[in-house]
Amino acid sequence: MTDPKQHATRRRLFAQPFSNSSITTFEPAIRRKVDLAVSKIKRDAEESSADILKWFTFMATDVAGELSFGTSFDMLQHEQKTPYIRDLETAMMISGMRSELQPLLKIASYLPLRSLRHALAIDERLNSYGHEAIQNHKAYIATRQGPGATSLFSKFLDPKKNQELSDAEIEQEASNLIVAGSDTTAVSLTYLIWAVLRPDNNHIREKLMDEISTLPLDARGSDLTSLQYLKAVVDEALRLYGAAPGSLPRIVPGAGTVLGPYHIPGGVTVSTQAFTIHRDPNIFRDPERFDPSRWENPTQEMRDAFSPFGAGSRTCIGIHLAMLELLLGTFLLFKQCPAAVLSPTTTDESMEFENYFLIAPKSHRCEIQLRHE
Ligand code: HEM
Repeated sequence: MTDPKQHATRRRLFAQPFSNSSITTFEPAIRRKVDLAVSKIKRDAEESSADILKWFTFMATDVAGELSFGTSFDMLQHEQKTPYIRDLETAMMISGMRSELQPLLKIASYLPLRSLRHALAIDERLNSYGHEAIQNHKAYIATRQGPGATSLFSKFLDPKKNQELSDAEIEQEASNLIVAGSDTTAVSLTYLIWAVLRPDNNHIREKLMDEISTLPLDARGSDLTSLQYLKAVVDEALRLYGAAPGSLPRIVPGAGTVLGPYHIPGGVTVSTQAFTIHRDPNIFRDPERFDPSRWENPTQEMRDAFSPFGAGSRTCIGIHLAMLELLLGTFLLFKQCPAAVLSPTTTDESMEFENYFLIAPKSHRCEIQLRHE
């Protein structure tokens, strides 16, 4: 959505559903997914090794799905991606190519090839899933007794309230949220766990485990915010391994602006990227080092520079949800798998970034196992 007015209206509509207090009402549902992901990781790690990137991807996608459509994809239970998620990923991957090749694809759609026709019907399938899910959710809301949100869109689907968004807009927004909220969270959490488990970061892991041991297994999200070292570990992981560290373009408005010694005319596209700002040695001492203790006493410059969720009017709307998943995921993983170590297949090289706007480990996996005491 490039029009600033349209965007601002949409942000105002979503401000309440994405607020911290609203996300807290979904905590039991989120907790169930995180618990399930961690229990599957523990099971696999006990047997041989667990791919935490896979399980966190299922977890974050199930969370985003349930909060968007009011019903879970249950990828954690079924241990595989649903056809809808596979279609959504393909649609994202080929979106640029499709706009370039539109005339060719139109001709191809008349060819009598079943697999080609199936591939080209991707939009129809995505729309029909989104439509069905939203209609079911709407029917449920219309008949439910008592208050309480069942999804981020409940208030827009409630026939007793003002219909501020059309069903088609909700379907579109819901699938956008699944894309925006799944790999981002999964990749950031995976790098966090990897960074803590690296053998040269043993002192970090021990300090984290000590702090985590002060709370019971059933601690709530609000309890976790009192764990200062856990928060520092999350922030440090987001500084070095936040999933979207690339360029975030903005168009300079009106007559332009002055930035330091430069005048930038209106209409010019400018951008910043967290990757370099988060590694500026003038702001972060020894910037490549994973060192959560730097957040125990941050300078104002560090706070200003820290922008893993972007900045300004288009900053990530899912920040409270993402933070809850990161805190809960880290807490529960180290509680449930205190003997976790990196598998030999997980190396600095396998975890090097692949960067297609979102970063990901180039091996597309991150395996851990349990140390035998
Ligand atoms: C660790 C996890 C996450 C990271 C690192 C992240 C990062 C970002 C970044 C960098 C942006 C662009 C901000 C800008 O242009 O200034 C963004 C936008 C956005 N994010 Fe996230 N995100 C995460 C999780 C989530 C979750 C869980 C959701 C919701 C389910 C979400 C929904 C969105 C949406 C809807 C936008 C577009 C906001 C707008 O244009 O107004 N994100 N995110």
